[in-house]
Amino acid sequence: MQQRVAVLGTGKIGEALLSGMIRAGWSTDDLMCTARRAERAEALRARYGVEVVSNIEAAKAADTLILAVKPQDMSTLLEELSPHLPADRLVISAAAGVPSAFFEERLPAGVPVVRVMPNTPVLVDEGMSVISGGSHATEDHLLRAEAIFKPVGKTLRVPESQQDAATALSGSGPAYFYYLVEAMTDAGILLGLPRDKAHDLIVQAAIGAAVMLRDSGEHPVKLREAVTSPAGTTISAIRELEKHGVRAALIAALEAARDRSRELGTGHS
Ligand SMILES: NC(=O)C1=CN([C@@H]2O[C@H](COP(=O)(O)OP(=O)(O)OC[C@H]3O[C@@H](n4cnc5c(N)ncnc54)[C@H](OP(=O)(O)O)[C@@H]3O)[C@@H](O)[C@H]2O)C=CC1
Ligand SMILES: O=C(O)[C@@H]1CCC=N1
Repeated sequence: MQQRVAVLGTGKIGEALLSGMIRAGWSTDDLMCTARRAERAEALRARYGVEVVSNIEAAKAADTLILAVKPQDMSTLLEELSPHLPADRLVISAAAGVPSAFFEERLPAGVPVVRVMPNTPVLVDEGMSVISGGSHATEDHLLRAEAIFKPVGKTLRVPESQQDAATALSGSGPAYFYYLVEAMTDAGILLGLPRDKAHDLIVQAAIGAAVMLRDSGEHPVKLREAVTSPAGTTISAIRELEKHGVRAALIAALEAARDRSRELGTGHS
């Protein structure tokens, strides 16, 4: 049976998922979404040709609900949904930090919950979606979640205890690479290149490096060594990265993201 899927809270990640499902061949008759502002609802209707309904209508009509509001808005959404949610619905949460138990405590008894941490490259079918089942989620529920997320990238199942770490690495991960590209483009300007050329050079270096990382099977140290000629340019740059503590900064940054995910899960705003 084809499931009907509703995206509740169609912001950046909700819209990315909705567009991915449409690209993957889901019929717009089997998809719906919700928005809390009329102009946003109109924009989504016009862009995707899907029904934009209320959260309560979505709870009644869809087999699977993807909750993609901010962690801080989740409690209000669950209060609205809970009285109207039949117990056979599958609830998928994309919210950072919020444990499946949080949903189970607020939804009708036995509702299966699957926690998924996607990332924005789902927009180009290169996403990573990290999946964990809550206490009522069966293999069938996990497969139903994977049927949604696999067409827009890779999926990985992890124990729920690893979700905060996965959020730090994978959910937030693309932002770190954009940040590096931004910083290295600035470096190109300092070195006298026009901005557009600096941007193109560093983006192509990123794409080439990413494809080699994915396809060569080599350890990143090996790949870096192959670029680093004796007494050459690369080692001069690496020495500066080490001197400025970039490795330690990255470790501390991801630890901070993991801690913030935990914090969001304990109801901090
Ligand atoms: N952005 C990312 O890369 C990722 C985000 N996530 C998770 O996804 C969730 C959303 O993040 P993101 O997309 O960045 O945030 P956005 O703010 O872009 O999206 C949230 C959307 O939910 C809407 N909303 C809030 N409350 C309701 C409600 N009661 N009913 C209907 N719609 C509602 C908001 O409406 P309005 O426009 O009016 O504010 C907004 O459009 C978060 O929980 C985040 O942790 C997970 C992985 C990656
Ligand atoms: O920054 C955030 O909180 C969300 C979760 C992962 C990526 N973006």
